[in-house]
Amino acid sequence: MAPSIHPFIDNGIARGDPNFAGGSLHCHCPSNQVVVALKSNVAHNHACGCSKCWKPSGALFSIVGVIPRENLSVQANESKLAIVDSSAVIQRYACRDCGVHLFGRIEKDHPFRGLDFVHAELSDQKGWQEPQFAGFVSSIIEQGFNPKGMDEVRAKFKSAGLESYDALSPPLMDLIATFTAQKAGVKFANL
Ligand SMILES: N[C@@H](CCC(=O)N[C@@H](CS)C(=O)NCC(=O)O)C(=O)O
Ligand SMILES: [Zn+2]
Ligand SMILES: [Zn+2]
Repeated sequence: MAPSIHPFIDNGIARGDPNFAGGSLHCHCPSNQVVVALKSNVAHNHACGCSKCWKPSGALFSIVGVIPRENLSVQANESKLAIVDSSAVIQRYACRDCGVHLFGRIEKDHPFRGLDFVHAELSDQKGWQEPQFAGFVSSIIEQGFNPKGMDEVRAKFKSAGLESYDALSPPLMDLIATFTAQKAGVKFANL
């Protein structure tokens, strides 16, 4: 049987609504759920194969997007949240009881500081931006995926209309490199 990339990609990608204004996310606890309100849609939504991003059970990839941190607020059961790995760049806040990651936040100086990382699938609403690309694809091997199956994984993304990258998409990698260059005082050559 073909591996499950993620239920939102395996069964065909549902387009988001460009006018969607946000909604709420909740964890998987049967009661006393952690609830997070998002005041806008997500951007740069993508499949991530890294070992750190939360994935639903049985899925090889996470689907994660970003939202300005001022558009995110915890509405209920905040006391159940704990940082998964405080040494990581992205501080991922997970529910202690069910393990779901409600949001990830960058506090250190970083090109993505000010953006929170969220999983729109934790919402019951429809209209969230659909995944735009697949990142950190080769990272699934580090979690035990057989390297021989990688062609099939990349072919699945292709047939869903998504490009596969082994880091982030070129525009996001350019943004990171621009930030790094500017911090180092690099002067860009004229074209
Ligand atoms: N190969 C590594 C890649 C981890 C990684 O660099 N993840 C990316 C995409 S989420 C990142 O930006 N991580 C920053 C962080 O986790 O703090 C893994 O799978 O653990
Ligand atoms: Zn929970
Ligand atoms: Zn990731």
